[in-house]
Amino acid sequence: MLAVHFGAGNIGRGFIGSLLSQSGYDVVFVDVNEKVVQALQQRGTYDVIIAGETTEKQIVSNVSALHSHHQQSEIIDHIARADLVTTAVGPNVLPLISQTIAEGLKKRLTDHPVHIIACENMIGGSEHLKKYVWEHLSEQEQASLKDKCAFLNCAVDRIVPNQSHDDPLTVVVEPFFEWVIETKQVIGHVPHIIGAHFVDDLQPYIERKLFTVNTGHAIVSYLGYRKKYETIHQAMADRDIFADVTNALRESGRVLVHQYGWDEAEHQAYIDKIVQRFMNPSMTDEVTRVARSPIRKLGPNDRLIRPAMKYYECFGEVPTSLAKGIAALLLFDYEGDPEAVQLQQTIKESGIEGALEKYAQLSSDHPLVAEIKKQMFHI
Ligand SMILES: NC(=O)C1=CN([C@@H]2O[C@H](COP(=O)(O)OP(=O)(O)OC[C@H]3O[C@@H](n4cnc5c(N)ncnc54)[C@H](O)[C@@H]3O)[C@@H](O)[C@H]2O)C=CC1
Ligand SMILES: O=P(O)(O)OC[C@H]1O[C@](O)(CO)[C@@H](O)[C@@H]1O
Repeated sequence: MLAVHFGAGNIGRGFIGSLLSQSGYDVVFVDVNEKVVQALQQRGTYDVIIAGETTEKQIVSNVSALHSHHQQSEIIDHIARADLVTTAVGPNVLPLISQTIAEGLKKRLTDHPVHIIACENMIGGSEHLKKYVWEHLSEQEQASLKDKCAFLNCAVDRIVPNQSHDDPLTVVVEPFFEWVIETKQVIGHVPHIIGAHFVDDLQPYIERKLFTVNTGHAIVSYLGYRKKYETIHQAMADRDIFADVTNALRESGRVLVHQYGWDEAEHQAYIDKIVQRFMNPSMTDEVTRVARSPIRKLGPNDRLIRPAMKYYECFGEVPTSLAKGIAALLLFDYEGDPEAVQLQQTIKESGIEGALEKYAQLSSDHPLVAEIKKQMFHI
């Protein structure tokens, strides 16, 4: 079995590549990072260190790599033969790899179906990728691929911080992982992936994950940045931040339980486990990594605005802790993050209302806006 995986970064090597290799695939990574590509080509193996109460080393083998820009024709040939194409490049990079995927699909020599799974932190990631790929195909090509290629939405959950080791391929990960894949679009059999959880309808799972893990993580990072903490672990040790995060997760949890009928006690246990994961003493995760790309994270369907809007829609009240998280995001002025710089520029030119209207599609008369502005004085 052959899998082509775009993005040999933290989640690519530390989660997806490792699971696919364990499942019996030959994994060909595609990346722009010369050093990582070369090391994978030379060695064909790397180490994943699982850091929990104890430390365990996993050796990932049967891997190789191609350079995303310099080895286009090889990538296309591999996609033409692949059983699986996966990505973990970040939502903003999906349009940039779509033409290569389209070229590979055009060359498929086999009737054997290929499943394509975008493993990004977003709702409908694979559907978005399909839209970009389809822009490079004629109607006829799209029709002929209908029975040969399926895009499966998924939710991926494993915390893999930025890190640097003497060995550029080694990656330290937390023990927990969850990869939930939607089966609706599957052609033939579901792909063989050990440890993946296949479900008919992904919506409850992706929302539960995005609006708990990612909502909570984002809020710790923005509040932590404000208080000059460097790591998530340090920020979680601050009693006020801990309280703000758990209150915000109670708010998003109330929406999730109301919308999807998750059992209340089970959902609370899910929250508690996530809070423990944020506090894992064996992981050093910088607040600026978790806070990265604040404009994307301020999107109407992303981890802060969507649960806050839903809360207001469902219960007719403004969620104050989620509003505080959004307020903290708006104060994120880290100069090393291009989106933070752009966001601060927009706020300077158009005010808080202007930025919320532009990036969150939140109109200035929405009661959430007044609460966000009020919360900015409490941070
Ligand atoms: N790190 C984590 O804990 C988790 C990350 N994710 C998601 O996974 C995705 C990737 O995140 P990370 O692995 O953390 O980021 P990362 O920055 O470590 O990895 C992204 C990789 O994509 C590569 N890349 C950039 N442009 C490319 C191109 N044109 N062609 C091929 N490769 C390209 C980069 O060189 C990098 O190696 C994001 O959508 C993130 O939200 C999801 C769950 C957990
Ligand atoms: O990867 P993103 O969407 O920028 O956000 C960072 C978040 O993603 C994760 O890397 C994994 O879910 C978390 O650590 C964090 O909540």
